[in-house]
Amino acid sequence: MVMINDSHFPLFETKKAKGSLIYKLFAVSNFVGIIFIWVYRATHIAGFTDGGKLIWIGMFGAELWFGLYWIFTQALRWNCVYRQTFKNRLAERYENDLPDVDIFVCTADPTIEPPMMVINTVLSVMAYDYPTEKLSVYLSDDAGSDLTFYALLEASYFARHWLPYCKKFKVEPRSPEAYFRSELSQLDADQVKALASVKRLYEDMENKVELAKRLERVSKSALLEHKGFSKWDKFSSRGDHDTILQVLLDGKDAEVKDIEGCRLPTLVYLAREKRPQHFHNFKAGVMNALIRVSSEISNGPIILNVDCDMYSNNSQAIRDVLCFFMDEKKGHETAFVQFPQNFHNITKNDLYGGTLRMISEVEFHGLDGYGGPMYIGTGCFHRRDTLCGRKYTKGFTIDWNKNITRKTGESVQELEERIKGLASCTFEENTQWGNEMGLKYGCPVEDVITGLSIQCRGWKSIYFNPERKGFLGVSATTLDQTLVQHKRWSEGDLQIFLSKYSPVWYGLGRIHFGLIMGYFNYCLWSPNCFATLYYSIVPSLYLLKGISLFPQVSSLWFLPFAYVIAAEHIYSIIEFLRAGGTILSWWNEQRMWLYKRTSSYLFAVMDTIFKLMGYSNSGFVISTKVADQDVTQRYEQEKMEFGVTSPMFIILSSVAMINLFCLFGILKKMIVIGEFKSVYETTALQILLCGVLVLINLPLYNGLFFRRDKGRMPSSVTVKSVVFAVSLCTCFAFL
Ligand SMILES: O=c1ccn([C@@H]2O[C@H](COP(=O)(O)OP(=O)(O)O[C@H]3O[C@H](CO)[C@@H](O)[C@H](O)[C@H]3O)[C@@H](O)[C@H]2O)c(=O)[nH]1
Ligand SMILES: [Mn+2]
Repeated sequence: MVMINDSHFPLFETKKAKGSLIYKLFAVSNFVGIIFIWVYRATHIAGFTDGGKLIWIGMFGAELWFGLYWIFTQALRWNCVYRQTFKNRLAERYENDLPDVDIFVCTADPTIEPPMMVINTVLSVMAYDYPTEKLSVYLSDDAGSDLTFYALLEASYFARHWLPYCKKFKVEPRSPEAYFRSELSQLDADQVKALASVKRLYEDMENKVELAKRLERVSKSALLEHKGFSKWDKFSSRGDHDTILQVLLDGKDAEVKDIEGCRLPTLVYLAREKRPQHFHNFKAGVMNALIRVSSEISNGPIILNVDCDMYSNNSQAIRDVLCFFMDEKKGHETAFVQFPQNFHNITKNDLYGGTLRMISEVEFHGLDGYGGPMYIGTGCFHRRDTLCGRKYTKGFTIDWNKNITRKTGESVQELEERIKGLASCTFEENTQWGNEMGLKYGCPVEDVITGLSIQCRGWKSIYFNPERKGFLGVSATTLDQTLVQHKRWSEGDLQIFLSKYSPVWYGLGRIHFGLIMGYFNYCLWSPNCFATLYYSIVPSLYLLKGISLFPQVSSLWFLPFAYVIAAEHIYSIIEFLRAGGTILSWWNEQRMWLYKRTSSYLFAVMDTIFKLMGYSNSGFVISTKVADQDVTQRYEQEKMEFGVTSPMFIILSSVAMINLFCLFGILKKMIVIGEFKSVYETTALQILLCGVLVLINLPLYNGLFFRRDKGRMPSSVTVKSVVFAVSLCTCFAFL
């Protein structure tokens, strides 16, 4: 008899994108076009007055930047790869030797991150299809809120019913709220009954938590029932309190069981110590405290981190990820597996481009082809030892089952007391934490800089984007929130570019050159503001003066401009539609492209400069995950939400108004004065640019002048931007 040994079959497979030759031909043709544009600018500078020369050089500078940036974007498209896993092989070979997995959920503010949302995320990750005694879930609460603790306590009771329900009926998704919201059809009688009962328990829990939230305190009976609340006795404020560490469920205890008698995962609540005189380093500080505390409780060799709004949407995700880590041939190279950030509250035409569609569906696959995606925080599985600073060494194999052994005879309370110092403010003094160990401090995107340094230590990462999304979170529902979030991201990425860990000097020679170029795309997001602002203001203003900044329609030099503009836009639409978007959402995405570049990025650059000069410290503005009812309603109707007086809006409105005036000016000239033909002949491209800018800003004009609801543009912004635009245009037309 022949024994079939299939252990040489890999646990995962990597495929290259199809049609890459066609793409490369297209890219080359586009590049030729770009070169012609550069040549045109370089050779046509003469014939202007001195002021005119400067404007011309500005155009050249902008086009040089756009062209170079376009080259960087090629790194994200040249070599896309797609991953597939074989979970059945994993089960055949390793079902009894699966490693422990520690899951970190972070929350920081019970008002903008409601406790019900947080515990839904917690429950969804507790319910992974994975041996429960090998799972540990840690909730870090940076607000140290007893309300969040109360909700988690209630969740620990509800889990006893929820986990068996999920497993028995194999349901998806396993966040109760999302599951109840989904369409549930074709259930058999058995399940209908079970569903009704589990739903009733959920609602009981929800009522209790909501009541406590309304009353702003936990009920007396609950306080008495659980000794854990006594840890709040000495609590003075969110920024000044002792470590609160509570093991709510101890998975190592065989007595901790669900209603069917099966073991439960470990569940831990942690509020790290906070003191006014100690800086807490935001989420990076949280993660490092969690790494240390968990190392004494469960010490799982695999760590998953999710933000509190990102529930697990795919109960198989851990098994998928283990296919990458445990693959006999390649597994030892992989430091982390990043899932895309997907969202459950995106409307049909994605007004704010919150899907991040091109990033998730194209660009990260491109990075993956050159050594792996960036680490972007939530939805990422890490090897614990790598995250703690271990270098990559060829041939090193890890013992996945080296479990932690608890001190014999130590009770859970004794354990809590013994290790709570690991989350104290002073623990990291004179250590490498935040530097060579754990997540790096000092950057608003702690994740990206940490991931880069891991890759520079020789590790690979993997981008996994399965059909059924791994995680779903809450995307920003207002324009202001979107712009603020992008400001933080682009600012952080720029700071990395300028830091010691810059992909340029730190990455060179350590990671693939394609990956360095890939990083450029994100690190250089914010400097895009200059070229974009220039391009969206100056050519329009020169229309008013009747001065042409582009080649005439009849000139041969017109061709490269026409080709690059047409080719890039057609390509971008096709790429977008293929990634599952709609035409209208593409159009909305173009608008957000403009808005981010002219506002978020500008402020990011300015703040970075201030920071370099030592004037300011970049913070971390936590994204709101809830909205008022009327805001939500407008979001669902895809009406752009302004509402607040943000300085970013003044810029957006001013640019929009300038273009509107310029377009009026030129139309008047063409129609009233009748210079149609000559104006068209000399300034067709400028009119096109100005016209498109007006067209894309239609929702903004609506918000400035016509809307009456609360989401309209505040009148102070309207006044300021109109005054500014009028004065600029008058100066320009008459001086
Ligand atoms: O002092 C803090 C600040 C934030 N958080 C938590 O960090 C997470 C991310 O914050 P959020 O405001 O939602 O930021 P996003 O911009 O949505 O997050 C993305 O970008 C961040 C880097 O800017 C990463 O840390 C995140 O993982 C990634 O999802 C949330 O769970 C917060 O509760 C803390 O625990 N402590
Ligand atoms: Mn978030």
